[in-house]
Amino acid sequence: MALVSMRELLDHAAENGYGIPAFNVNNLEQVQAVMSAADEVGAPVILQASAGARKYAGEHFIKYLIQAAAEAYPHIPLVMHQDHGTSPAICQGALDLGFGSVMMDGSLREDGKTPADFDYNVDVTKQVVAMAHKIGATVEGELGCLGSLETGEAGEEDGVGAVGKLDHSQMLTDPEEAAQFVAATQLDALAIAIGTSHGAYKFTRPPTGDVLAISRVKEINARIPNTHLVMHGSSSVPQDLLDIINQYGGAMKQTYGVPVKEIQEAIKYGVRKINIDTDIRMAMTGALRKFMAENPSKFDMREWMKPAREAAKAVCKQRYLEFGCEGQGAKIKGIPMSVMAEKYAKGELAQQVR
Ligand SMILES: O=C(CO)COP(=O)(O)O
Ligand SMILES: O=C[C@H](O)COP(=O)(O)O
Ligand SMILES: [Zn+2]
Ligand SMILES: [Zn+2]
Repeated sequence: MALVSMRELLDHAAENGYGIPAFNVNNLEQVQAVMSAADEVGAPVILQASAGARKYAGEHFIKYLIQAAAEAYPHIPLVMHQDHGTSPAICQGALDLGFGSVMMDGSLREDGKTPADFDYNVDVTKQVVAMAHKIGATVEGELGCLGSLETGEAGEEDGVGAVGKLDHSQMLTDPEEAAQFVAATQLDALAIAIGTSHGAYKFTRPPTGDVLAISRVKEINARIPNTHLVMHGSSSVPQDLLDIINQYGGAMKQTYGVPVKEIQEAIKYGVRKINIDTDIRMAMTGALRKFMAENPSKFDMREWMKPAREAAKAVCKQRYLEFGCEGQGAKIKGIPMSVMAEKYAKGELAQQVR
């Protein structure tokens, strides 16, 4: 199957009550890990590339790595998604490159650091919806800033996110604003702020409802029932991965991520796309540290990349199963982008707001 529309995948997930992990990829081994995990369980795939990934690998490498995945696994419905676009121009660049889905993160200004106001966010997101829907591509937007409800810190650990202190109202998406935002922009998927943050250091203790507001998901979903919700910063930061890293010379502090059971609860209330990057980074780092420690004389990169790729694959496979993706890939038709464009033009994919 060629690259498919993210809207088609998320619509299918909504109709059938499951969620799809969206994995960040930067290199060959990560792309292979995700695809081989999906293949083993029959899952549909969302591969996403951040600006950091495009910078690290180069945009042509990212594009062709993902297209290679589509050719190598022609039976798997695959979405090529741009993560955290900071301007309409960047989103247009991704669409021109062949991405079938883009995120316009207008919760922040173009610097990717300064919280933006509602009107700015509506304006840039609307521009991206116009350019994307015209060619049948999907748009994800974001309302509210990711950050820690424990500390008020906006956490810019990996270069994507607001900087400094935020107040609670900025870090929790308001259901009424979400309804207005969706009505005004007519985007396909909305990333919401509920206390998650990017990177490994999300919570200092296993999160409870005061710092991870899953209840917000229900309130938002009640207002915009057919808009697909997206959870960013949704790595679970498994303790066993942390232990392997530290056992083999790493020095990561104790930390907690988003428990899978909380994500499963959120999936019941409209969360369809779950962004995961950190868990793959940790899995690969731990496997690599272990291999290097146990094999100090080895120097063939294929030998040390293999266990890292296997460890990444294991995490991906586990999330596909936990989020209910097993066997769903084969049920996706693969609607051509031109047909999606017609559907948008006819208003068939319009959002309902209550
Ligand atoms: O949200 C993410 C990418 O957009 C990744 O989140 P994590 O850092 O929790 O993996
Ligand atoms: O959105 C955040 C992702 O984890 C991407 O991180 P990155 O900017 O380091 O590639
Ligand atoms: Zn954001
Ligand atoms: Zn993110």
